[in-house]
Amino acid sequence: MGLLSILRKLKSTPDQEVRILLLGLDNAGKTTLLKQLASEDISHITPTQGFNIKSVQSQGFKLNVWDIGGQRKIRPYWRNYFENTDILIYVIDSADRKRFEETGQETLDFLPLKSHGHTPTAEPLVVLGELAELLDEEKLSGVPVLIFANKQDLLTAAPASEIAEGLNLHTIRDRVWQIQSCSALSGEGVQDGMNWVCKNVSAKKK
Ligand SMILES: Nc1nc2c(ncn2[C@@H]2O[C@H](COP(=O)(O)OP(=O)(O)OP(=O)(O)O)[C@@H](O)[C@H]2O)c(=O)[nH]1
Ligand SMILES: [Mg+2]
Repeated sequence: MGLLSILRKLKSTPDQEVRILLLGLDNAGKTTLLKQLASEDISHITPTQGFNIKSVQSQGFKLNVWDIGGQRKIRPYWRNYFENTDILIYVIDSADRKRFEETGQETLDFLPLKSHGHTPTAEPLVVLGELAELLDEEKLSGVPVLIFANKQDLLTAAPASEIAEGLNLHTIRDRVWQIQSCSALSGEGVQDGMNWVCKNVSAKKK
């Protein structure tokens, strides 16, 4: 093949672009996951104040991954990134049980603090609430969702099955979904999750 025909061939089969939105609470491990995907150094990551975007080539796709800061004061801006999302990835710190487990009556004591703009140390079921709101968003309707049960390298991490039950994932019927255990730190499970992403992009876009 001559150079020109090679160039033409390359040009005729560009990677299909996929817009992936990476959401989850502060400290969940989104940026660590993003850098792990891009094979970058993960040893000096600070909380994200705005957003990061990286493009990763995978299985004939150009995955444009948007990582948005998850701090409480930044969450209202998530909505600005919903448009044209192909896949939603929601990252959970599986060891941060106080944010997704029902711990009983005493957690109600923390609720009044919220109205004073104070960050309570416990946010009972905040993950459940945030995820439910996301799945209700019109701009994200039908968008496949992958939940990463991250930080599985920690001994205190809840297993994915427990998280799935706590979040009532089995009640999701309006889209395909998957929960995947992983450690963004070691990389374990990350590729399995991305394989699911590529499989479900093809189902939707091709
Ligand atoms: N043990 C362990 N720690 C992790 C893992 N993933 C991330 N971390 C740590 O968790 C902390 C928060 O990680 P980030 O990637 O900054 O979390 P984030 O979700 O981007 O946080 P925001 O930018 O504030 O929304 C860092 O100290 C990471 O090293 C993991 O799989 N295992
Ligand atoms: Mg971050």
